[in-house]
Amino acid sequence: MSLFPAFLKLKKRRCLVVGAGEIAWSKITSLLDAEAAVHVIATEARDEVHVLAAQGRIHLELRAYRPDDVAGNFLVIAATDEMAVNASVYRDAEERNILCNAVDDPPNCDFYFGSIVRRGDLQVVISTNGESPALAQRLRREIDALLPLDLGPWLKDLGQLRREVLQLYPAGDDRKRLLHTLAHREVCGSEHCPSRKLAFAARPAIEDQPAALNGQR
Ligand SMILES: C[C@@]1(CC(=O)O)C2=NC(=C\c3[nH]c(c(CCC(=O)O)c3CC(=O)O)Cc3[nH]c(c(CC(=O)O)c3CCC(=O)O)/C=C3\N/C(=C\2)[C@@H](CCC(=O)O)[C@]3(C)CC(=O)O)/[C@H]1CCC(=O)O
Ligand SMILES: NC(=O)c1ccc[n+]([C@@H]2O[C@H](COP(=O)([O-])OP(=O)(O)OC[C@H]3O[C@@H](n4cnc5c(N)ncnc54)[C@H](O)[C@@H]3O)[C@@H](O)[C@H]2O)c1
Repeated sequence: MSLFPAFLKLKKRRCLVVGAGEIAWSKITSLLDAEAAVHVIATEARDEVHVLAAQGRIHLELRAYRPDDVAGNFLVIAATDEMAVNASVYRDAEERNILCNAVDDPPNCDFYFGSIVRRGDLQVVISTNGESPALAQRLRREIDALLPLDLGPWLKDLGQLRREVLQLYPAGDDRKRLLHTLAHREVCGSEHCPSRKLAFAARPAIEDQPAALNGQR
């Protein structure tokens, strides 16, 4: 069975993490990166988790997990050090059709975490479908060493330039070719950026411009 690859928008979605130790911490921070509304339930929490709670960035309840805790969540992560607790979190979520990952426990996962190389909005995520997390980690290191460190800011500028091109040029092969050309070039935010000049050199006449907004590829 192959896994369905997708990137979730979790902004403001209520997500529950059960457990507040080392593994839970890494899940909590990646949920916060996605601007999820993070709720944490754990009998004890490491200091960093207390700090996030004191800053109002997460909602923390220091107590043992109860079956009803999963209700109302979009996503649940079971990251306690008790396999049996993680498994019951999964069962409770499954009953309510809520997606759940019980860490390191494939039968009790609706989705797996990947190994991630990140540069701003660019994420290269590696999954081996659970066959070898060690291989996923090795490939992460190798890809990380290959990708320039400034890809994040470059991608921001490229994205801005692309939006401008989409507004100005009608959909079609010429626009597509231009966007592929730009993806190979240095791009910066400056109005004097050579790529920006290249992009606007062939700007269509004003009367052609409404066609640019017709949404075709
Ligand atoms: C990618 C990463 C993301 C993350 O965890 O956030 C991740 N595991 C990572 C590391 C890692 N995990 C393990 C080792 C020891 C070496 C080894 O066992 O190979 C190492 C490497 C190390 O730590 O050295 C042990 C392990 N992992 C799982 C089992 C259970 C089993 O296989 O049955 C066991 C045995 C436990 C035991 O010993 O009993 C299961 C899962 N681990 C997954 C994800 C999912 C599938 C990912 C995939 O598609 O490959 C899946 C299925 C479920 C899930 O948890 O989502 C993260 C990379 C972080 C990074 O990039 O550095
Ligand atoms: N730490 C690692 O490097 C590592 C690596 C791979 C796998 N794991 C696995 O991941 C799991 C979590 O590891 P960890 O290091 O984060 O553990 P941890 O001991 O640091 O944290 C466990 C957390 O679970 C909470 N907890 C336990 N029972 C609970 C309950 N009934 N209700 C609510 N909260 C409860 C504890 O209060 C604590 O916050 C373990 O199964 C571990 O084997 C850990």
